[in-house]
Amino acid sequence: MSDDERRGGSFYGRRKGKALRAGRAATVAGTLPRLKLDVEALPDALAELFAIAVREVRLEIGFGGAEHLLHRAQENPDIGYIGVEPFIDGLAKGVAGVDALGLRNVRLYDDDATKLLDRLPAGSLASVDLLYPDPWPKTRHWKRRFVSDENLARLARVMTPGAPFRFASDIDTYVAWTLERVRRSPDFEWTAERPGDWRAPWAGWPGTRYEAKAIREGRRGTYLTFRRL
Ligand SMILES: C[S@@+](CC[C@H](N)C(=O)[O-])C[C@H]1O[C@@H](n2cnc3c(N)ncnc32)[C@H](O)[C@@H]1O
Repeated sequence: MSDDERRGGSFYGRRKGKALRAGRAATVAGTLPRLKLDVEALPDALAELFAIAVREVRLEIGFGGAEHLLHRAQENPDIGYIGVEPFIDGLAKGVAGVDALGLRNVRLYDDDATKLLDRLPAGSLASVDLLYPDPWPKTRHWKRRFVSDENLARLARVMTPGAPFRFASDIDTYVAWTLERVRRSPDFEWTAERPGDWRAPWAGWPGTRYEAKAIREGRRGTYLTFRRL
């Protein structure tokens, strides 16, 4: 059993892949300290995390190659985005993207999202995106999935009433797993009214690297939008 499993964390993947190339490593070393969140010193008003005025703060958990995070941050310069990614190669892409695009409305966290969720002020997030979380398709690994009763309760605590929680997956058993847990949660409801609501991605959807791979391999995404009650 890993340390994280013992601590009840939700990160079971790799932290490190191949060594970053020199230029990327230098960008990370130069820019990450300015972007990285210190969970021990979070302000009560999360907007204060950003050097510019933001009207609300959104969270993306496990941003991978940061395609979606960077796209949304560019699209909405007056909204603050917190992106979480413990895998250093993904984190480096996020840092490099923020640097190259000159974004001032993004902050990053490089560890298990549950550690951040437990430190965020109650009711501080206007939305949470969990896009293609690690699927853990083998039955014996299902308990590692990010969506759990405990993590739904963690999300509920930090979201404002009415805030959307968006979830995408290409794995049918994970979609069913998530719907089952949301159905028994007192804090969320599924907003779908017609099949198009879960078959089509959200407006302005840029796609993600993981999704593109899933589509190449013949799978399709399911897009679930839940509302914090
Ligand atoms: C399958 S990838 C998808 C990445 C990206 N969202 C996409 O669609 O391309 C899942 C990502 O979640 C990250 N992850 C896994 N457990 C996590 C946790 N507990 N907290 C934050 N991120 C996590 C992994 O490092 C990985 O990059």
